[in-house]
Amino acid sequence: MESINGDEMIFDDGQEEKIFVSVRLRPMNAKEIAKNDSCDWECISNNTIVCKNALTERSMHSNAYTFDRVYGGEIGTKQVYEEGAKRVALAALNGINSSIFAYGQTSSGKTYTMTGITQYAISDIFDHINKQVDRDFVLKFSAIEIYNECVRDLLSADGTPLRLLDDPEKGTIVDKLTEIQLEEWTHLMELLAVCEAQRKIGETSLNEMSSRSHQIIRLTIESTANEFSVIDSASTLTATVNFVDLAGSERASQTKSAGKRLKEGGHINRSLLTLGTVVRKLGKGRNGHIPYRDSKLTRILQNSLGGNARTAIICTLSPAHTHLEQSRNTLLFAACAKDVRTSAQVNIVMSEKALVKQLQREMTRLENELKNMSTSTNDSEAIIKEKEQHIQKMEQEVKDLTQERDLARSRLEEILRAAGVDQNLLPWADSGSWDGSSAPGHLRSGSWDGSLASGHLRSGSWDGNSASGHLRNGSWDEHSMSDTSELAVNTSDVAVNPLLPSTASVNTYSFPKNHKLRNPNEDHYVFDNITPRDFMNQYFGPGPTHDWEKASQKQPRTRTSSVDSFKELEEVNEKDEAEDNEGNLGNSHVDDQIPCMLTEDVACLKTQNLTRSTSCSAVIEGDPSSYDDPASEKNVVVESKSDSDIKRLCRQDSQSSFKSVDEKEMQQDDGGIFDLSPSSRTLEKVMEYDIRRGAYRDSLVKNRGKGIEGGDEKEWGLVFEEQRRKIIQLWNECNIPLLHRTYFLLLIKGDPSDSVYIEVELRRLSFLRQTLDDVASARALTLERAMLSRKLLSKMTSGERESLFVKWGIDLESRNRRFQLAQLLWTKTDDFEHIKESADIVAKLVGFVAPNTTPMELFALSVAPKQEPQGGGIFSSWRNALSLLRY
Ligand SMILES: Nc1ncnc2c1ncn2[C@@H]1O[C@H](COP(=O)(O)OP(=O)(O)OP(=O)(O)O)[C@@H](O)[C@H]1O
Repeated sequence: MESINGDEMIFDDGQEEKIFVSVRLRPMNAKEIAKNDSCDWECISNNTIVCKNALTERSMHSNAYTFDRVYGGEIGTKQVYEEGAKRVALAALNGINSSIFAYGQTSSGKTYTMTGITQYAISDIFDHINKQVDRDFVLKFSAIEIYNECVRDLLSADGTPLRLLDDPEKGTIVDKLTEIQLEEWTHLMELLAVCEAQRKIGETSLNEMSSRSHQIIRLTIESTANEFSVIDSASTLTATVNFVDLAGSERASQTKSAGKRLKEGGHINRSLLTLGTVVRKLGKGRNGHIPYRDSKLTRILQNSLGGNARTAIICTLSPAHTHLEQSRNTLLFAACAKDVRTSAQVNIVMSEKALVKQLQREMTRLENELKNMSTSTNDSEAIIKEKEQHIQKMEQEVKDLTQERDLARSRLEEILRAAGVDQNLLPWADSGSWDGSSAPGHLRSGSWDGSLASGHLRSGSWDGNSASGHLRNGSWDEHSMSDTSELAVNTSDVAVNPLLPSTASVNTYSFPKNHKLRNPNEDHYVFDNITPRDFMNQYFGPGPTHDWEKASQKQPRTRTSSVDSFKELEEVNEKDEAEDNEGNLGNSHVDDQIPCMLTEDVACLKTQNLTRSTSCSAVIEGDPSSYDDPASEKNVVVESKSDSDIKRLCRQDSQSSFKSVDEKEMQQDDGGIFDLSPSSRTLEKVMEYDIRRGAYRDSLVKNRGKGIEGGDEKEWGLVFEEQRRKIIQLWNECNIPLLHRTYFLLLIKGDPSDSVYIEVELRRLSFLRQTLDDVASARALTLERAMLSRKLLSKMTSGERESLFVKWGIDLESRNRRFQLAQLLWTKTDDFEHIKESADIVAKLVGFVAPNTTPMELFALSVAPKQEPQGGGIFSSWRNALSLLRY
């Protein structure tokens, strides 16, 4: 048989997911809009949906869920079909049974979705059949409805419940079910109309709503190779594809009611829970017992669920706040279907526990009622009879509830077992009873404990106050990423056991590339009086002066000619990067120690055809004869050292622990005047000493008449003094490494011919200072915005956001409206007040993305690029940070 190929390749590689889970959010309906209901959900990517209103209950619930696909209200059924169901539906053409389910609460759009999906799928099947020349096809159509565990034929006017029979070959079959051979498209439409009408009649006759029944439309595809086939002409393939519109899931948890409603709720519960269990077990590829027989729905679908069958589950959601709880339950079902072992799974446990608790409460209530209903001798016979009947009914209900509770327990046990939890420690394991007093609890040392939804894994147990854990420094840290449940839970990526310390955090957050894991206590940085510069260094590595320090680790080398030095300088500047990359700390010229040399500075130096003072080269060459002062040899300690000493010195310098032998020598030499610690005072002392010892004066004398601008010694002396002070100040402000300062001081003695070096140093330092200021203030500002954002995030209503969309003219159809809005907010504001204002809004957007963002994440969201203090840069960085968070 010709396989469907290309885009339509279906499940023949064995690698395909057997269960595809997607979520479809419908738009707000007129009723919800009229009631001014808020829109709680939004699809923030093609596979993640977030609850925007999770603040109040954040410790109990995740607010971001990731599935195979999610679809916002603006996405049409065609796309839902193409991406979320087509492959599954068309698998039947290749002889693979398949089922497509719509799951969700009433009015969430199950029927709307399944009607479209059924038609698109059958249309594609027709198309495919028409193209196939080497096979003959027969399509058979049937439709049933399951209400209160009774099966009804939707193609028959007879409403008698149908029996299920076990056929040794075919498995479970529905006895006497009408099966009609499908001829063509209009025939299909007629049959679908009949089903719809029958379901409506059903509604009236049963006085029930369609949402309380399951509908299965089944298409059986039989194909046989014909005379044109090149392969075995006798081969026949038979497969079914089921389009299942499930009962409204809201019934699954509404078991508080009594009587008929309770029974109905019980049936829906059982069938949906069983379906969930079956799908989950199948998804895990379990070989053990799969409880198909626990409900008629799974029994009928058994052949289309197990084995090699394909399943697509489309969970439909109403975005309205009124339905928040139901929507969460729907998503938990979806997560359960994908066997998510993350915070969402913890929520499933919570949900199961809550259900067990609820059922138990209901049972207790009924039992108490039963006790009170005991007949008394004063009762008349009629009353006694009535009471007995009532008691009998209630006993049955208790029985049903017990069954329900046990089912929920077994599901819960199974989840916990899968997570490796000791079953004996479960509350009901030893006592046989369940008081439910700590339903939403923590698993600590293998038992449930505490009062919150879920916790952190610490030493193999759940602990802490948050929804999911974060691996930090190899251990799980309580409090640190306390709200990581707010981050997306990726059902496909994070299929790990949360109870085992994994090698990676279960959340999808990642730090910037150069970020190093730090002591957890450092997380409180935002509250410390930390300077922007410390902050930058701590979180984003060294600033622009970094290269200076790096260069300081290079070994200085003796220069031979001043002119050569500038040639070398250019060459080395070019080579620098390559050398750095290779970690090459080999010899380089002393001037190489000055990184960040501006091109214009170099050009300036070149054009002036400069020569350096002899004192400079003398010092570098360590020529003691260039000093009148006999102490000079000792004073100029750096050049008097061997290469290895200098290297060591440099390293010590770069580590800011400059306590070398030189220090001792200098201290001894000059009564403690010299202190080569990297403090500015020390350097000033060095400089003062330099001047004091006469180098400056000598050079003035030596260069008498050759000073700058006509050789005015006095003027040059003042200028030099002023520039020297300025340079020292800038060194301090820019944190220039000590080694550079030392070399500079050793080289520049105040000779008027040094003026150009001083000039260059000043210009470079001023530029550096300016850059640092810009970057620091941009970051500080961004941080401030982010902090503002955090404070204000909860205040923005969806209405406010909507009005902004309108105000900024953001395309109503766009799926990235939030990003567009954020971009406009960041880029359109150019003064601080405006930025502050917009920060309020951006805050809400940030919060909207991840309401419980931790300070670290928040900073990641607001991080400014190192070289782009402009708004656009900040925004792009913000967006990058978002993408780091996978939003
Ligand atoms: N994605 C959508 N886009 C536009 N309208 C939708 C969408 N989904 C549902 N609707 C509308 O919402 C209403 C309820 O949808 P539907 O009947 O499919 O819900 P349901 O989940 O099947 O409800 P029930 O369980 O009660 O049968 C319908 O009027 C339908 O047209």
